Amino acid sequence: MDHRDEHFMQRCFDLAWLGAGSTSPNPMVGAVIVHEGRIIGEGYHRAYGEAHAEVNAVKSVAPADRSLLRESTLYVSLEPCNIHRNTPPCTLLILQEGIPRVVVSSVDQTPGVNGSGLDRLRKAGVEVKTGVLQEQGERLSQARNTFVTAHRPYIQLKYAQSANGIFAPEDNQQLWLTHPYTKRLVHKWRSEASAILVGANTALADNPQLSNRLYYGRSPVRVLIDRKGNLPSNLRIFTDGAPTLLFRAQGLPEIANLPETVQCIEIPGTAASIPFLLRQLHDLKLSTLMVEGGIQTLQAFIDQGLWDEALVLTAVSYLSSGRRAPNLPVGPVSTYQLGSDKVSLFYRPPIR
Ligand SMILES: NC(=O)C1=CN([C@@H]2O[C@H](COP(=O)(O)OP(=O)(O)OC[C@H]3O[C@@H](n4cnc5c(N)ncnc54)[C@H](OP(=O)(O)O)[C@@H]3O)[C@@H](O)[C@H]2O)C=CC1
Ligand SMILES: Nc1c(N[C@@H]2O[C@H](COP(=O)(O)O)[C@@H](O)[C@H]2O)[nH]c(=O)[nH]c1=O
Ligand SMILES: [Zn+2]
Repeated sequence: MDHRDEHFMQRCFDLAWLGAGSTSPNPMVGAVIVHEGRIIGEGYHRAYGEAHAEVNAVKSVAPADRSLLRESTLYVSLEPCNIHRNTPPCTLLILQEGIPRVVVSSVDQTPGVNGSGLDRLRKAGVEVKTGVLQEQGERLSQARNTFVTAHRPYIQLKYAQSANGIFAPEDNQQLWLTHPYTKRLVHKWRSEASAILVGANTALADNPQLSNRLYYGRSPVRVLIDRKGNLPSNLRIFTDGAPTLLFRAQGLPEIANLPETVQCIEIPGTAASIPFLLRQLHDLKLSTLMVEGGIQTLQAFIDQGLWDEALVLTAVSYLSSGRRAPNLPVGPVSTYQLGSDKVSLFYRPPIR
């Protein structure tokens, strides 16, 4: 094991995460260029449609170091692209610059790339090493890979519970359980999601905004399921001027004076609402979806195996009664303390 490769790959990951919230539906990617143990260039994919990490890394090399590119190693968290979309292929740049060695963490599952970028480099005589810190590298492109292979957004379930697993009071009122620090963290997560969904009862009980107002960056597009069309039109989600997608059953009466920011989408009579909704979000290029509740909605995603990770906030308080949190079929992969809350991460077990 060459620990230097791991060391520089870790730097690629750190750079890649700086693009969180602005690259989707592209993956987050970081790159560094190393000459005899010294970093001479580094870059990351900053935003969808803009230059790729490799291009920014090459651009950052000082004029005095440019001649060293022909003796350097390019580390990149994702296989270099080999197709011309918003930008020219990075494989071409690597060959033009004469970079002799490329070290990659994980393969880009995008149709048309999927190993062909590595093949092209190898065929041209570049020394290619892949699979360095692969599991960590795949986390950076998991949303992208889900989007291009399963044709649906990457789904994050997010919810709060009391220390003894209570999710909401019996009477379906809003109950705030978590610490203000975690509220800010949730708003950061929201800034990284393309869309955010709640069920009809939550929209009514909480009248939420579902924005990232305590953080910076984009707020996600709100998504609401109201099959029966019962929700009042004065909810914030309809009136506050930010975009909302409203999924309703076919044939309901039109909602009077609905603002232009609310787009109604009819669920065809025979369609299962969640798969239909996910397909629509995919077609709108919304590549990550945060599902914030309530219980029925979260449990429906879990029961249908339509989730990828769950972010669960456990508060310090015990509640003597109330509705229990949804059942996840696995234990957490990690838990840490934030303020008085515990923040746990779960991954869906692989489907056999
Ligand atoms: N602790 C936490 O983190 C959170 C707590 N809450 C709390 O949860 C409570 C609300 O939860 P809950 O009553 O379970 O309601 P939900 O918010 O989950 O809404 C349920 C409704 O969603 C609609 N729906 C649409 N598609 C589906 C589907 N495939 N499966 C299930 N429902 C679907 C149904 O309405 P229809 O048939 O009309 O379409 C259903 O009645 C509130 O008290 C709220 O404050 C909410 C969010 C987070
Ligand atoms: N009760 C509860 C949460 N509830 C979630 O937050 C939403 C309110 O969003 P907003 O209006 O943007 O502040 C609400 O509809 C529900 O999805 N979240 C938490 O982090 N902790 C909590 O204890
Ligand atoms: Zn590229």
